[in-house]
Amino acid sequence: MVSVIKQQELHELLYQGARQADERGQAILVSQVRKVAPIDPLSFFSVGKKHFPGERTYWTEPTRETTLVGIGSAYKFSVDQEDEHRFDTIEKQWNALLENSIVGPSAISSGTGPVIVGGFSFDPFKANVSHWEGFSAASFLLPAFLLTVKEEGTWLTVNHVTTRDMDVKQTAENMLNLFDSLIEDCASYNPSQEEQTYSIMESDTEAWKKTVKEAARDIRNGKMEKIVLAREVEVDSKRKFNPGEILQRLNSQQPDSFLFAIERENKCFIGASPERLVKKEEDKFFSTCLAGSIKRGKTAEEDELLGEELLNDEKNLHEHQLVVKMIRDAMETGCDFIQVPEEPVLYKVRDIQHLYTPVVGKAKYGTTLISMVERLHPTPALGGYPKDRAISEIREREIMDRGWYAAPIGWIDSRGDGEFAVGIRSGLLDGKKAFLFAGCGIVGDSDPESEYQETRIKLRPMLSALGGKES
Ligand SMILES: C=C(O[C@H]1C=CC=C(C(=O)O)[C@@H]1O)C(=O)O
Repeated sequence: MVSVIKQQELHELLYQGARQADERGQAILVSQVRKVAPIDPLSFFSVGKKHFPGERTYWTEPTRETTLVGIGSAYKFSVDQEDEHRFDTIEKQWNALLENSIVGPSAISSGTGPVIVGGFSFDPFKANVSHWEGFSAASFLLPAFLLTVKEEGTWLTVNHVTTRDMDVKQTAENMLNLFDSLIEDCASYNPSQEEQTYSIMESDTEAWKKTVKEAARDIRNGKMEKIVLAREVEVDSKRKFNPGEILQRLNSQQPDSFLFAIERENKCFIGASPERLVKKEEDKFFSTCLAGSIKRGKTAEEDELLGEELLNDEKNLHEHQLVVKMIRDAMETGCDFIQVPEEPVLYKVRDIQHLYTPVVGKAKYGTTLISMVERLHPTPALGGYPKDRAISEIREREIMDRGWYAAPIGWIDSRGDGEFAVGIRSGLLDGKKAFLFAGCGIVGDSDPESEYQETRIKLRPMLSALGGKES
């Protein structure tokens, strides 16, 4: 098979990389990009398991205009828990690598060439429980092979960090062989959907409702204005969960959501989130306020009535307005001007509808995507209001460790463009176990039972994507 990556060109780039590594006395990133014939991103993710188990990433947004699939890892960036400068640390590490990089021709489209994909934990100061091991305060991979699928075309990038004494010829050959094998496997890949049977353990539901009741009382007493409280359910299955199969289902069942899958060794954080944290495209920032929820109707009429009810419900509007206020303030600190509609509209996904207000801003010179992620995380749709108070209250009140749930998950390219969603409607797969998460915004007049029912609706997307049925 003739490789779509030109052997001569890759060889030349690696050779330059090794020479510069020798001159500068440090490793040099080499990145080669090619526009190629269409490749199915879900198949690419699935076949990547053979050569790179535990090092795959998948990311796409609701319009499916940009899909990124990372296979293998050319470089790892990570920050330990309790690092209060984790956003800055990642940004510095990434810029340092880019300063020592050689990018071949054709890396002209955003999301191609050197791109890192990964995320942050919700709270770096919460004690980690064992099932989140491997998902640190911040962790990003520069994939060895990156597939970028956009409306305008499909690109493949190969990345390698060269050192002075590497065997250039052998490395180029190995990379191209792996690459050809991925493409060949993709062409013959048949997605399977094996039957799954599982049991769900919903422990401490009464304790969770009690926490909601106490939080609502404290809010009425002026301790804070809003807090998002989440809970975790454990799902045990007869056979190992397969991230590739689950992504296939999420892709067909949740067409209006971001989809993500981030593997760390034998675990995978996966989900279908309806909520963007922030996107940067050239000098524009885009964020969304998504908070306030009601179920979908069984008929079109009922659905419309429920939507009307939500648009006029004072408790939900208050919950939503706190999010708008905070996002507006945070965006203003990094933008020359911003646009925020006066009133929310509805955002409907398969199982639930939300109040939605998009926010657009023109970036001030020098405001980076990661600095905007830091300003926004967590918005009151995931944390509460005021922000710092809510984070410390969540740390104390929630029995679970959120890990990467409700935290920023996304990508950044070498131009500084990229996008982060918040990791909700998500779960952590760990062999035959899955831990699923759902939370609700609590205000003074929140009712514990209705909030509990809302978490059940928010668990549905992941439960149905796990496939099969409850035993
Ligand atoms: C925290 C979650 O949802 C947030 C996003 C949209 C609506 C929400 C709400 O109405 O409470 C939550 O703020 C979750 O799904 O786990």
